[in-house]
Amino acid sequence: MALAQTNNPYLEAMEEDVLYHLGLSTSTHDLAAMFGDIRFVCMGGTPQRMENFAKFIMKEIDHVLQPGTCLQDISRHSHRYAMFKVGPVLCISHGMGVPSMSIVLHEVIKLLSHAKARDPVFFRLGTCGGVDVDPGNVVITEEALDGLLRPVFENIILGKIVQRPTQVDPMVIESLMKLGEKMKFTTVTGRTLCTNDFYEGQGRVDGAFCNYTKEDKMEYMNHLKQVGVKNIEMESTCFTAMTHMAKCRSAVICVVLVNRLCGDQILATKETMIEWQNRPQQLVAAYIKQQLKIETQVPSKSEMFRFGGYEDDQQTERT
Ligand SMILES: O=P(O)(O)O[C@@H]1C[C@H](O)[C@@H](CO)O1
Ligand SMILES: O=c1cc[nH]c(=O)[nH]1
Repeated sequence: MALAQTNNPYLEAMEEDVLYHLGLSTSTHDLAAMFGDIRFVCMGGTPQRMENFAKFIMKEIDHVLQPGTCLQDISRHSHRYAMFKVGPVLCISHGMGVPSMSIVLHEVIKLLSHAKARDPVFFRLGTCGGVDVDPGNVVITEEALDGLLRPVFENIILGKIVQRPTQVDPMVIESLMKLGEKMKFTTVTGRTLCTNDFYEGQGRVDGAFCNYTKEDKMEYMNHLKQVGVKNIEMESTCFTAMTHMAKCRSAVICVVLVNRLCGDQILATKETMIEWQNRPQQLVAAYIKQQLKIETQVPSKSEMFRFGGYEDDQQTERT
């Protein structure tokens, strides 16, 4: 099983690594003891959403906190991101947009690498605008595209443009889609447009500035639809490219707040919005439970046979 991979020769020589925005450091915290058992990293825009998810997953996986302890924001001293740990699940807020996502991912990937966490799977539990997809539906990203509809995360490094390919894990997506069939809401897959802005960047006509017409916007939305874009959000290119660089599996699951073919404003009530935001959480919780069950199950002989484990049995079956 693989560890989260960093790729930086300078890290090795550093006496201390301060994970500034997480409020942790290799010299003040025993990262292996604290995070060595992490298997699932769940990220979403707001601290509140991730705290709710931490409470939800605690119930779902029957995790019992150590006596005398309570669920705590591990990164509270940084005042930047919120991070909660529930057994093998790390729940972290990432803020809005690629720069905020990129910072926290650098530190989370280093954290998991320092901790020697085994084969962690990353999920983004987000919200988005739908492209001909109605509010309340959930979109699982098949391919994350930047504003020029390229499957890359572009960054400027030392004054040069550097592109990294975006990549989600097809197996994780397939499992999530299967689990989605059992849910009370609709889940679809498709391409995701990742923009650098919520208003003009997403072709809204309700921002402070707008130098295009409603017709221009609709033409663009229809073009997105034609090329298979199902939703628009603001972090998926960075998330899928950086997790791929770390050789970790990842998936992006977002609930639609507004169908962009019908409007721009988000009009749902707070209660409805909270109910919708729980939907990606339900899918990912079902995935985590399924994985943990598979790992703790002692395989039956027939299962071992299916996976080619019992050579002798195979012979016996054949004769
Ligand atoms: O995870 P969240 O709900 O923050 O994702 C989307 C993309 C932006 O961060 C934000 C814009 O409202 O919502
Ligand atoms: O339209 C939307 C809704 C949520 N998040 C976005 O980035 N866009």
